Amino acid sequence: MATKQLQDFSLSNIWYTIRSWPRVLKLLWDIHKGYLSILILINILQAVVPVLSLLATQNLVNQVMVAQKTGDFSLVLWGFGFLIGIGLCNELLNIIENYCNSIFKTILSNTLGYKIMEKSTQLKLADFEDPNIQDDLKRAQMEANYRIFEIFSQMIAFVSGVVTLISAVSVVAVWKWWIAVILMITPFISFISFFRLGQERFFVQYKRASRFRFSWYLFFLISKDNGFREIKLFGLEKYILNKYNKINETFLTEDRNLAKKQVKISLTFEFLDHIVIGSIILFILWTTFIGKMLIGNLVGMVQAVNLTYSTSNTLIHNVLTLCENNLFIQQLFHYLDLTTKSKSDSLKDIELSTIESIEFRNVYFQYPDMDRPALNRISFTLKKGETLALVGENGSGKSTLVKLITQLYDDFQGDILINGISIKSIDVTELRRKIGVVFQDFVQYEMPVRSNIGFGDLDRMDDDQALLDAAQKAGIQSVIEQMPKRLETQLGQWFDESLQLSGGQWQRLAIARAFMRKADLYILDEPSSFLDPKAEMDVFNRFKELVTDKLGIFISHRFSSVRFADKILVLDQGEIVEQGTHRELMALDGLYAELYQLQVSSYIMEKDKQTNQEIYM
Ligand SMILES: Nc1ncnc2c1ncn2[C@@H]1O[C@H](COP(=O)(O)OP(=O)(O)OP(=O)(O)O)[C@@H](O)[C@H]1O
Repeated sequence: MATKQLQDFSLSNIWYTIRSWPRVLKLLWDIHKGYLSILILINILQAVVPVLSLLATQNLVNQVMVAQKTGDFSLVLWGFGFLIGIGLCNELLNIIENYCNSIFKTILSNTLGYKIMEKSTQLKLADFEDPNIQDDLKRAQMEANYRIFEIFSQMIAFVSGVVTLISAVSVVAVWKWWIAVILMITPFISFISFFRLGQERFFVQYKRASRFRFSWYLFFLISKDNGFREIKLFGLEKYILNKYNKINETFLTEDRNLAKKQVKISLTFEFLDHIVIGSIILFILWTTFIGKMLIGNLVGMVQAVNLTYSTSNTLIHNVLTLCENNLFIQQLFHYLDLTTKSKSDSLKDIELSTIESIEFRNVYFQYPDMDRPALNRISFTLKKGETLALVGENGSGKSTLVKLITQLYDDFQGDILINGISIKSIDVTELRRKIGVVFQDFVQYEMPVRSNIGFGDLDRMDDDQALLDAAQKAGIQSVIEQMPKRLETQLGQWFDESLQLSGGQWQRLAIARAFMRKADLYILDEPSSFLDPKAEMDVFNRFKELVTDKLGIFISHRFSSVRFADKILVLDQGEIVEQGTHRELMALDGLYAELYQLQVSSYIMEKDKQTNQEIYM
């Protein structure tokens, strides 16, 4: 059902909101059968306590009156003991319930958090970059944990409420059945109004997701070190804080409007309810006054009337809140149910032993929100033992090509063949296991050195020698050896005893992470962006060494490295405009030669007039 339609009050809407109850129960049952069963049992037992104590009080008052006449106090003592016993049992049940509640709540929140995270890891990159899916994720995160616990508590309260209501109503119905009926139906009068309010509350929250994400983003900007630095330098503090404030003010205005509506509805119906209850109690007092009811029964009946009324009132509100919460919980289920497998995933069963060759055949790829292809008519072949360099201006499609090889996007046209087999029929996990990649925007894990390198090959994360070898290949070993706790040194700035690295050192760690993998294909996307020229040459030489009997792809804007590649692809607006070796491309005197000359000339000041030598700046 479209979310918009839910704003109308109709039976189908009520049905829509309650149809997830079985799923909620199943979820809770799967999370922990034991605690769920204990909590249900305790609540059923607690449900009969109010009526038991009501009857015990009524009995005690009547026994006191009899004892005054007979002079026998023992019956009063028995009645008193019974009343105290009920109270004690109730307290005991409360203590056990609190204990189980707190544990179950934590288990629930942990499990749901895990499920949401797990689902996020199953999403494809294209889904993950979709703002609508990001909103769905935010909605699931925002509400799921506490709403599902609320639903659970309300379901339990509902069951125990029904038991209490039946027992309390029986006491009243035995005396006057029509009073019992009035008591039960009075709270229903407010049902529709509260139901609508609940739906409105849901929609207000629903529409908040993207604003909420943005306010979270602003918060993130000022709490992350590089964001913080820029904000300080550009003097953006006030601007960011104002924006943050403005978003929060919209939340406040919406909440205030909802709260006002709630007050209006509550005032109207509370007034009506009190007139009804007041009249019934007056009738009981009158009946006692004219001698048709014992004093003990008067006390019991007034309690029973109040109990019936308050329980049916609570039940109605329980149902209403359940309906409202179920709207929220649908968002969680919606997120968990997102389809993440592409049509061809089920066919992806071919496992690779090694990567021998990669071939692009007329590949075309376009991002959903782009009006031109990011890659168009891309064809080339790369074999074991070869290195391929991708060059081209910003936005020409180099990183996108890497994302297709690594299958971060799989909805391209044309074909990509690995060892002559279409990539669409190859198991993605297996394929990725054979690729070591450093992305342009690599991650700086705020974790120890061990994790930063070991994430390249989780199975060998405890193998110090392997970690240090990878570090050595990336030229970061000597830095690690000087760190206070070597591989165990916590990196970054977020946590205690962290050591911050320079941009180039972080990049070398990312390279070590890729080298840690026993891969057949190594990809470096702009490995030199943070590296000084010496470091860049160093990394590039090690890379060449590493890929002698493997496949290597690197993207670079620095022609000093590019020139040594076996094959160079020159991309322009998503198309290969030139390809060949450095020598061939220079001879072609096209875009490559132009870009090369442009870079070289920026290092050359002029020719020395006497020696006719180029002077480099
Ligand atoms: N996730 C994305 N969603 C939509 N468009 C994208 C996305 N990533 C890249 N693009 C677009 O695709 C085109 C190619 O981008 P790509 O990152 O592949 O270029 P590049 O050659 O690696 O650039 P650079 O040298 O700046 O790293 C660009 O026009 C860019 O705007």
